[in-house]
Amino acid sequence: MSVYTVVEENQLVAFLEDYDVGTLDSFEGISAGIENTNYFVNTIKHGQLEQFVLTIFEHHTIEELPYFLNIMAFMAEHNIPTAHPMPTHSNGYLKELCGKPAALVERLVGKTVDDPSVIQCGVMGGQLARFHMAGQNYEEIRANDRDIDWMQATFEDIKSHLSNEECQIIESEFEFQSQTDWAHLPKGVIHADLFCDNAMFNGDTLTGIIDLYYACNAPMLYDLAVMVNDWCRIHAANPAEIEFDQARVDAMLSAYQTQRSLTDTEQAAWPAALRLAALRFFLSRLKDKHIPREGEMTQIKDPDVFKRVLQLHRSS
Ligand SMILES: Nc1ncnc2c1ncn2[C@@H]1O[C@H](COP(=O)(O)OP(=O)(O)OP(=O)(O)O)[C@@H](O)[C@H]1O
Ligand SMILES: N[C@@H](CCO)C(=O)O
Repeated sequence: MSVYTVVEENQLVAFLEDYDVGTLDSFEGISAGIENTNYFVNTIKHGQLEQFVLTIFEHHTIEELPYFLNIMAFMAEHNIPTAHPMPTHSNGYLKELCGKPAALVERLVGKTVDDPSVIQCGVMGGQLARFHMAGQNYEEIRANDRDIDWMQATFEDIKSHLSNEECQIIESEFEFQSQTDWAHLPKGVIHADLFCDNAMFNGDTLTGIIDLYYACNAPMLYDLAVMVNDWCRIHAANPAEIEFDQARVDAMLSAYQTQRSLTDTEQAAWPAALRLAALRFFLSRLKDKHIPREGEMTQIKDPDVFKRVLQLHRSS
């Protein structure tokens, strides 16, 4: 259950008055998702049903949100499948609701996929390359707040909770990563969290990429590695049995390169990128497990999945 902030009908009616979306028809809390409160909101405009998603941001400050909402609008306007935020009459895409920042975005059709097909991996590879190319013209800059410095600080915070084996893998991976020259890889706007649960499909058509709230400027190769690590592994109940599906990896990489060729430097850094992407989510999941944020994280995601992914990449 992820409705942390309960919205009353009269509050929503007043909120919607600042949008050109017609009048409230119905609304319903969305149970999926962990970070934010989300509602499906239906309105009637000129006799037609219109459908939106209302997000109430539980952690972000009002100052940092325009960057993300502007990217969503920018990408949608550049024909990258994303949900366009709805403009208010008064102040860009952002408003306050129940004392917290909130935004109304288009509701996408389709649903997230649990076990993506080779075709869907190809679609994602191509669309991520298009996202990266479009982002080259996006002017706002945001640093990656989940970079190697964050990983090292997080490790210091949690290492007293970790096993010797976990500490040893992580320390040895930091040592390996310190030898990679990330500064010379091509950078741009990256999604940074494009897991299967952040893309909506209708059959084999990507209807939209969601949850752009880790987007930042960073090496584009890293974004591709984050995606391969989630979309191209065969999801096994026992993390120790996870393997990669080479057909999905090939489909994703070749579709990406149909749109944007990887440079020689990127190709050389690919194994390190896969490892860095695995390390980032291994650490964030370990942190959520050992130092859970109070009152939330109803679904802790298993860190062992990314321990296994990291081990697979370290041994290949
Ligand atoms: N624009 C949209 N159109 C249709 N459905 C959406 C849209 N945005 C979100 N959803 C639905 O709401 C669910 C929760 O959204 P989301 O994953 O963004 O939650 P969150 O709590 O903000 O983030 P996270 O799960 O990463 O913590 C999604 O799984 C999806 O089903
Ligand atoms: N996609 C992340 C959670 C949100 O950042 C994970 O699966 O660990």
